[in-house]
Amino acid sequence: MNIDKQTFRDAMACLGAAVNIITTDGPAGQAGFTASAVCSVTDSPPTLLVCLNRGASVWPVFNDNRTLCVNTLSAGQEALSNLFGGKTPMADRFAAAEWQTGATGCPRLDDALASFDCRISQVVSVGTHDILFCEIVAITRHPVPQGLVWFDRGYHALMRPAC
Ligand SMILES: NC(=O)c1ccc[n+]([C@@H]2O[C@H](COP(=O)([O-])OP(=O)(O)OC[C@H]3O[C@@H](n4cnc5c(N)ncnc54)[C@H](O)[C@@H]3O)[C@@H](O)[C@H]2O)c1
Ligand SMILES: Cc1cc2c(cc1C)N(C[C@H](O)[C@H](O)[C@H](O)COP(=O)(O)O)c1[nH]c(=O)[nH]c(=O)c1N2
Repeated sequence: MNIDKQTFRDAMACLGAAVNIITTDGPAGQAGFTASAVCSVTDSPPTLLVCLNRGASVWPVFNDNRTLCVNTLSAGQEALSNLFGGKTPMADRFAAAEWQTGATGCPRLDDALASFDCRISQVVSVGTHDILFCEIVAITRHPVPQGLVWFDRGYHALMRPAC
């Protein structure tokens, strides 16, 4: 069965996923983009993965710096997600929020639901994307009451019952 791109994307739109802003800073400069293709890999050593399109303007910066911070967004941060997911100049993306410097030197979003400071430990290229395997060196969390999910090509707020 030959699956065309549109059929693949229409089906993938059924998989809800957290919305994250992935940032980096280092010798190649500062950059950030929005990613839903983020996944836990193993807890020993604590590792997650991020899929990055090699055609993205930010790709060379992440490829050179080899560090990144995964900032998981909460409800109310949809505009920031759109800014980092569009063709906005990099300085304008970062000017729209408050940041701290994380353990790896990457920008950490002040009020993210969770932030994972990482070193890229391995890169595997599959088709158009690089899978960045990221070893986590520091985690920061905030007790924000509502999470954010990308599902069916739109944002959805999720209530955290514990808050
Ligand atoms: N993994 C990704 O690269 C990825 C994921 C989500 C969204 N996006 C981009 O965000 C924009 C809006 O996406 P949308 O969800 O509204 O509609 P869409 O029809 O472009 O995508 C639907 C779903 O297909 C998958 N997808 C889309 N483009 C992909 C790609 N190039 N490689 C692998 N998977 C891909 C994602 O799961 C996405 O949620 C598009 O430009 C899309 O390319 C990219
Ligand atoms: C909700 C949502 C989710 C994703 C994206 C977009 C949006 C809106 N984009 C696309 C990515 O953010 C976009 O290409 C950036 O604008 C990259 O910008 P530059 O090409 O570097 O300017 C994206 N790109 C990618 O390589 N991996 C991903 O997982 C995602 N996920």
